[in-house]
Amino acid sequence: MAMSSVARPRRSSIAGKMFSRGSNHVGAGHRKRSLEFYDDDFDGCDDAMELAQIGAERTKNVLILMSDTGGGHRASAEAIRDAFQLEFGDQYQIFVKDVWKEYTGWPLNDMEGSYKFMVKHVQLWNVAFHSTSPRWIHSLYLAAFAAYYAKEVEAGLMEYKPDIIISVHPLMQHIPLWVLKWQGLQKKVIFVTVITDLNTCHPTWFHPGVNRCYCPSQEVAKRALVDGLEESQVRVYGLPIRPSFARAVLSKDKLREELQMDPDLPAVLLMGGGEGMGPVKKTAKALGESLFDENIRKPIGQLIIICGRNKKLASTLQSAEWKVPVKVRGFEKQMEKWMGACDCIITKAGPGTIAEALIRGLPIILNDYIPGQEKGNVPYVVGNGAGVFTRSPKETARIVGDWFSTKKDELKRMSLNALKLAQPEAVFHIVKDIHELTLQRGPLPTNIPYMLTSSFKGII
Ligand SMILES: CCCCCCCC/C=C\CCCCCCCC(=O)OC[C@H](CO[C@@H]1O[C@H](CO)[C@H](O)[C@H](O)[C@H]1O)OC(=O)CCCCCCC/C=C\CCCCCCCC
Ligand SMILES: O=c1ccn([C@@H]2O[C@H](COP(=O)(O)OP(=O)(O)O)[C@@H](O)[C@H]2O)c(=O)[nH]1
Repeated sequence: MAMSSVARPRRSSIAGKMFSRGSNHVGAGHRKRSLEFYDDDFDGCDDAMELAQIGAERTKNVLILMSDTGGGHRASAEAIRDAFQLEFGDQYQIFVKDVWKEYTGWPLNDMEGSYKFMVKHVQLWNVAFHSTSPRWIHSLYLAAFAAYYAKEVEAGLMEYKPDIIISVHPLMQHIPLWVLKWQGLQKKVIFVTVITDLNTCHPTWFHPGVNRCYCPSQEVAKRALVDGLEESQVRVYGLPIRPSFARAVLSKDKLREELQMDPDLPAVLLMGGGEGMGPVKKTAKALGESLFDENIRKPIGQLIIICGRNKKLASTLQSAEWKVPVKVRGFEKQMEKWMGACDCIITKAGPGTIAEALIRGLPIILNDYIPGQEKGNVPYVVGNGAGVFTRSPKETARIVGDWFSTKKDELKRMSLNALKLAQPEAVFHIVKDIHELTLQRGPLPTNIPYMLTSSFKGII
């Protein structure tokens, strides 16, 4: 049977001394737990850091680093988790975590809040995004945070003892890679990045120290190479989408029945990412008019509005009066069903929603984008003939009205183009490639020798 390996943390580390502070930080509780855990685990053992693999392969721990800045990072993280489970069952144990939120302090522990604030004041985000693009600028910021929160991040990593770390967030390469380096674990722990932006992504995604960088498109792969990654590190499979999208089988008719939609009227899905952002309210009102044919006094289409976590938007729209069939929903867990039941979609240029809509063959009207990382998604969709871009709610409503009446051919053509761009198997290719990487590494040690900061090698 597999034997436990032995290793002893060196308590009075240089980093420990350098960064020891009061315990009033977020995550102090976790940290304490982690340390106690390691105390038990390693008590009475000497310097032995080399580990033996005896007996059967043990379950490997996979830590997926994400943050709820938008809905896309979590969706991709969960897609990867589900694909690991479907492909490899118990061989991997997956943890989807925002380690920053759980273990560190301000500002890393509230990236959601800071991000929400900045995208509300969109010019602020624009400046933050572009001014931090040069490598020396973001490296400086991130190095400072890495140094300040080294022990906390270490504790976060220790709790899950990852054999593999997968980052699906632009700000989660540098700090964990530095911490691994300080721990001398760079060669033992596999670290991969899965980029969740389709085109104009921030350069913090690209770190030359990763084992793999999974790019969702050739455009992103080109940027990765320009930013110093080697071809051997880069793979292009597509953006990871929940397996339920790739595997969904129900017909549109059945879905409409299940979702209590009109069985015959063409349907448009209106949304704004996980947070219900963009001009959803005005667009809904305009659609309420354009989908009603005044001549025959009948609706020519139906409208599904998914508001995500934007409760205020949901309650405003729920209390409105409509001339056409409308369903207003909050955060939906089965997006594949709603997309499968509709004929086209209106959304801000979120990469997750776009990739999902392509799989369902939905022509896309992009009605907004966040400057920086979402800007390039517009030419990606429009240039490939899978949709159109307009910020005007009236124009959006007119286009949908045409698609449902006089321009059905255009809708069909765009739907076929969308399907050509779709990459439903991307998530499976990604997890299989990570599995291959672990096989190439050979048998994993029975336990990765995580320890308290034992050596503080080559700081930054
Ligand atoms: C002359 C220098 C002036 C510098 C002034 C700016 C100071 C720094 C302020 C803020 C940091 C801004 C970070 C920019 C890098 C962002 C990289 C990126 O692409 O982030 C995107 C994610 C959100 O994910 C996206 O969500 C979308 C949906 O909404 C969509 O799905 C998309 O596909 C996703 O990629 O953004 C973030 O996670 C932002 C987190 C904000 C962190 C705020 C930190 C708190 C503020 C102050 C501390 C500043 C130090 C930060 C160091 C970062 C260095 C790059
Ligand atoms: O009610 C909702 C609204 C959105 N989403 C998912 O949230 C993600 C949104 O990601 P995207 O990149 O489009 O935008 P973001 O929310 O990150 O801005 C997509 O996977 C959506 O399917 C969801 O599951 N339920």
